[in-house]
Amino acid sequence: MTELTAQPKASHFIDGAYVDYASGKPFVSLYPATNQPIAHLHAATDEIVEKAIAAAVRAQKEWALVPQIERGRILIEASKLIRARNDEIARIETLDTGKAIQETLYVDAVSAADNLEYFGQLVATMTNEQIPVNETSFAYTLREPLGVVGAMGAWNYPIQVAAWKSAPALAMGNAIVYKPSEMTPLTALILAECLTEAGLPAGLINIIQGFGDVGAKLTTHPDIAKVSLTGSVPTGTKVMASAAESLKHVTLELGGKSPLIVFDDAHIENAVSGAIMGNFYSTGQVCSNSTRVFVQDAIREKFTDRLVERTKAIKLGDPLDPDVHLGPMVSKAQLDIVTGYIEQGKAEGATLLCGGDTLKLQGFEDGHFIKPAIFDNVTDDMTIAREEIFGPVLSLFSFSDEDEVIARANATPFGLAAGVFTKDLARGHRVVRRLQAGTTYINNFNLTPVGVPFGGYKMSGIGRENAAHALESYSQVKSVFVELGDVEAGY
Ligand SMILES: NC(=O)c1ccc[n+]([C@@H]2O[C@H](COP(=O)([O-])OP(=O)(O)OC[C@H]3O[C@@H](n4cnc5c(N)ncnc54)[C@H](O)[C@@H]3O)[C@@H](O)[C@H]2O)c1
Repeated sequence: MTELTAQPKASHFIDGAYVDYASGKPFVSLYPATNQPIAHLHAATDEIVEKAIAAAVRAQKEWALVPQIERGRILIEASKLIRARNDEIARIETLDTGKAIQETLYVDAVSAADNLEYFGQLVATMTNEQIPVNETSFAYTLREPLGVVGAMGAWNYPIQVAAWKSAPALAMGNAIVYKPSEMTPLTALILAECLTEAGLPAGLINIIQGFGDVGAKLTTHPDIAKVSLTGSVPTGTKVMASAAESLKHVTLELGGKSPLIVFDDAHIENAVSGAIMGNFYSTGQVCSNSTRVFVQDAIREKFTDRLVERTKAIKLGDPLDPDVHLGPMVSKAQLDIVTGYIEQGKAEGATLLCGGDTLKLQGFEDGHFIKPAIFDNVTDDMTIAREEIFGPVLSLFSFSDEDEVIARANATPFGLAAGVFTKDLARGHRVVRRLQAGTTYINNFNLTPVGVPFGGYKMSGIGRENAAHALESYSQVKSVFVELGDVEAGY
């Protein structure tokens, strides 16, 4: 196989330009299909972190005064540049994450571009409130930026996560210092490149590389006003605790263990599609995945047979082959976590219906491939039913009545997403209202259009990304009271 590379011009993007400092800890980005390095980078030193934050502080002051429509125009321009580079970004995203090119060509850069376009348009239309108080006085509100945002991303959707944070933050007049996951450091740099080429003044988007310790510096720095994390619950608790020391604003997009409830009147083929897309897309590395699939007794056998049949037909292999559905897991470490859970599922008495075995594919012997797994006879107390696995492992549960399944679906500390398949729409609406999750679906699963708020209940997160909610979360409201009459004083 020819050597694949995706080496960026330098590790970091600070103050409008690529920079590298060889003194930072070196690390590599590995192509998960071959375990070969595709890029060599350096983690940010303290000096780099300080430079990035200083550039952001300086640039943000002027940016906050730029009219909304002009800020929006730059984001919209950047969205066009990202779309023009879609295929290049898709290839790098596939090399960095191992996700199949048939996904990255249509989702990752597209979602980033949609986000920039949407917030570019939305911010131009944003108005404030005017509140009558009495005959001679009124108040109005100003929605102002917070300042500099420090953000850290997960490895499963690198450019998407970077854009979902940068676009609303920049639209509202903030600057951002973003640290991608050390596993997938590459495409956030392209986002910064496109924004800069679109006319974003230097210093407003800064990308710094590194591990958790670099992210931790952003959570304590006195010049950072807000911290936004997409990552796991354990990291989220650390980030929030650290940010609390200086009462920074926080947005946390964390993990899940989402339920999908399939009632016996459901369109079975659609429900199977929902379960497959909600478990195996991106090789199961999706935060909102419906890893607990509850199927009502009467259709249990029919649903399970079809689910297994279609899952066995999923094609694993070379992620750059457009016919391949699933690539490898992102890393050996993540593969080991997933195989560990599969062994635990078997040991605790669940029945493995298919998959779960790792694969040594010809030409990709060192890749982290695993066949999508389906467990049956899973009980609510098993480890695989309770903990986030973050891999292609689906657990099947049976249920008989609505109240019972809602209680079981809610019996988790997570609350990211939940879904219901039923032809009875009254039931669909009734059930989702009782499900404790931030994003719910009736007769579909795992769609995240930019106009719909996305985020978690309970331990799955705080705050919302996408939609107008994101603009609110990157801003603060100032009330201005105006008196037109005389001021009375009683003494
Ligand atoms: N809710 C969502 O929108 C969403 C989306 C994608 C992934 N996720 C979650 O992300 C997790 C997988 O991603 P991951 O393994 O990269 O998560 P992770 O928590 O290990 O890391 C996330 C980011 O936080 C950084 N980090 C680690 N320790 C830190 C610290 N102490 N302070 C500041 N930053 C720190 C990491 O370097 C990385 O950039 C899963 O739990 C998944 O559910 C959530």
